[in-house]
Amino acid sequence: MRDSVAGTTTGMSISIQGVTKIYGRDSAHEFEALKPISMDIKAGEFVSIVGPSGCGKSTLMLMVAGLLPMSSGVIEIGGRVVTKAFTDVGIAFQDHLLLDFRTALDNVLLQAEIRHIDKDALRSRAVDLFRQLRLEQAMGKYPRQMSGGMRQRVSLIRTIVHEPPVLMLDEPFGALDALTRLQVRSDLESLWLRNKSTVLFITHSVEEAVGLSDRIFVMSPSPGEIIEEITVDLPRPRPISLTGSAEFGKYAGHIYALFEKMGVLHGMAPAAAGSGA
Ligand SMILES: Nc1ncnc2c1ncn2[C@@H]1O[C@H](COP(=O)(O)OP(=O)(O)OP(=O)(O)O)[C@@H](O)[C@H]1O
Repeated sequence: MRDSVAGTTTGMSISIQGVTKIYGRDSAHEFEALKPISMDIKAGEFVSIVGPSGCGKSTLMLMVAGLLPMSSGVIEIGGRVVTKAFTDVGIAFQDHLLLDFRTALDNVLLQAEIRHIDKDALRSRAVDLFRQLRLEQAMGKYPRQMSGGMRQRVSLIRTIVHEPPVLMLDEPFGALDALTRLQVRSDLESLWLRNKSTVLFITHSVEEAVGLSDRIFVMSPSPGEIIEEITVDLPRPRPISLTGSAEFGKYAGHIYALFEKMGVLHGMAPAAAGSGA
């Protein structure tokens, strides 16, 4: 299939053409958040968007999900123009948003109630996913009885349990400690490899982008625009230990260099760098 990545996929292609966002248009507080953005994401592709805070990453994702009107441009998912909220999607944000009064399993099964999916079929998929992430012991627990990392991993299961063709993940690991973040990154890759949905992943973390993506779009500071598209040609699965390899480091180093060039990261002045004081 021309517009899908190699292998079996349940995903849909996403086409973003000349999409811009101006908040408060024609008001005294008009603010240009996004310059024209264009990208074609293949069905089953894992794509990350990295960029500095405030460059418009969440704005772009909300427009792709049909949750925020764009100022100009066209977005298509699976060849259909997005004109309203796109429901065939799993969305996850930094906040896990689990319901306090439901157990982990019941939080996941919420998808059956909202989407009118057969509950037994969903339950068996959910239990399978809890097992895959070695979280069986959390199924009967309430969110207050779980660690932050467990809650976020349960939230990830809820995001994907109904096997949506498109996943949109906005900094889903942002609130986690460094070690748990690594675990959830690895979980996400193994879950994605099961059915290869199309993933739009927003992150500040260069290592997460390189560790997970087929392609990375690097954005400029606000108003955001795409300054580089990088194809990550690393084998899968990508164990966390790969992060220390020279190959991985080349990709990460290149993105950090772009951030330095844009003034997002400031290096040490040559004199100070050499002083050793
Ligand atoms: N409803 C709004 N009205 C006006 N400006 C907004 C609105 N929502 C976002 N913005 C502004 O648009 C810009 C882009 O915001 P957005 O949240 O998309 O950035 P981001 O790249 O996701 O940031 P972060 O990485 O910090 O989450 C920011 O300057 C933000 O203040």
